[in-house]
Amino acid sequence: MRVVVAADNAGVLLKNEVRDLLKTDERVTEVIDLGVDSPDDDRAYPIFGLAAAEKIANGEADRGVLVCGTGIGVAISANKVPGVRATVAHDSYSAERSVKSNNCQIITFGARVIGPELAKKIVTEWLGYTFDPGSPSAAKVAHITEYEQVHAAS
Ligand SMILES: O=C(CO)[C@H](O)COP(=O)(O)O
Repeated sequence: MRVVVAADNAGVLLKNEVRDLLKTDERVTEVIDLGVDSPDDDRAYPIFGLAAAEKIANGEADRGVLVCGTGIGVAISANKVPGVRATVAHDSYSAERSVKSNNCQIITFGARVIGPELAKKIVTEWLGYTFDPGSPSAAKVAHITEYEQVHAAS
């Protein structure tokens, strides 16, 4: 599994902790770090939410972990990229359902909301979940995809 990570300056320290964890996980074949690299880099969160989502959409990554202050801004940004589903999930159950119910490729965290140990525990669990395309949830997710396709910008 190839995992893209990114954060703004509010999320960089948590992003780096998650990135280092991912590098030790045998299920992860590649970690793509889009930055920021330092809290001094004040580029805004949409740059990173969109860039990471593009990696998923174009097939360069399978999953993403994004961090900002709340996790909300990077999630909103990532969800603007067609085909990408991203959500904040600060608890185990939401993280599980984000994959099993919603087929989300991206999980986001707020570094001002969640501590590193809980975030890393959730990421470790989240890597183990897969979406079942034969499940009753599949038609619900397909409804979203159909909307995107009908309303795609030409
Ligand atoms: O949390 C953020 C966006 O959701 C970001 O890290 C900070 O954004 P701001 O509150 O607009 O500065």
